[in-house]
Amino acid sequence: MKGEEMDKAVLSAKDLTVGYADKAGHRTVVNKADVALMPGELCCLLGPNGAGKSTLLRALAGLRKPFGGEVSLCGNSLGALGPGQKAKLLGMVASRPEMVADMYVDEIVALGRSPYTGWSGKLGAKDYEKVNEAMESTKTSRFTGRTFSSLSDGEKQRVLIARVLAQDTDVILLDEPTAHLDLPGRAEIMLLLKSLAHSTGKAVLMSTHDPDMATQVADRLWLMPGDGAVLCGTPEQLVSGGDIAKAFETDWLEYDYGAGRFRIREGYKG
Ligand SMILES: Nc1ncnc2c1ncn2[C@@H]1O[C@H](COP(=O)(O)OP(=O)(O)OP(=O)(O)O)[C@@H](O)[C@H]1O
Repeated sequence: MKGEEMDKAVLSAKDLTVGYADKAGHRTVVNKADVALMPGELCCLLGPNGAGKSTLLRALAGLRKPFGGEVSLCGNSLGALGPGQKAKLLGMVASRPEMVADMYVDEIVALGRSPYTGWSGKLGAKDYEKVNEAMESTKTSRFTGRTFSSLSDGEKQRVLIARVLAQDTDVILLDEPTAHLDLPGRAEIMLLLKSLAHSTGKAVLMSTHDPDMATQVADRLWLMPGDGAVLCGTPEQLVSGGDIAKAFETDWLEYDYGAGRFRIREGYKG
């Protein structure tokens, strides 16, 4: 990515190296990655199991200290921002949300305002406005008065997206928001995120295990093939360059360039 494009990025990393050091040794999962997330785009983070998607998202959110490199958030070095400042710039929807099962939907969305409400947690007029806006745009107002645990998986994802929208940050990261959803549900959530990114100018980065859907819906892709690299480009670039195929093809699965999706290899018997 060129320097001027990097300047426009709301979230970027240079030479980012992230991994784990424990009793099993020192393992690098993300190796010297250069990435940039632009305002108003939906970017999908793809890669096989264990490639390092969650690790990268956590490092970009400041939840995992990198071995090396720099993360920049809205022009600030991520490490220099306090938790309160960071929470006004970046919101994250984790893959396993903390226990909110017994809370009411509107209470959960209101939690998104906590960076602004101080210790009392009391919402002011502007907070109510943001909560209402977030619930309108995610079509979750109809769940007011229902508990989180009473919702379907797709409805739960909408509520978590509403909460992060209420947080009103320039950058939104989501770790597998379409896990557990059926095909129409996956498409619905991804199209919702794309339309929110386009209409609000927020930058949205989500990880997914669905390359077929990601190549159709995302504005840009970050692909982790599993060797520590992060390849960035438009879906067209990463498909036509063969990177998507290489990352996911197996003895039994191949990329069908005509259909633009993966399929079982002809004649594969197992
Ligand atoms: N807390 C941890 N301590 C040690 N190693 C970890 C930890 N979390 C993840 N790893 C390892 O880091 C590598 C990348 O894991 P990560 O969860 O980031 O991959 P992923 O692409 O999100 O995987 P998946 O698609 O299966 O969710 C894996 O080899 C995993 O075993």
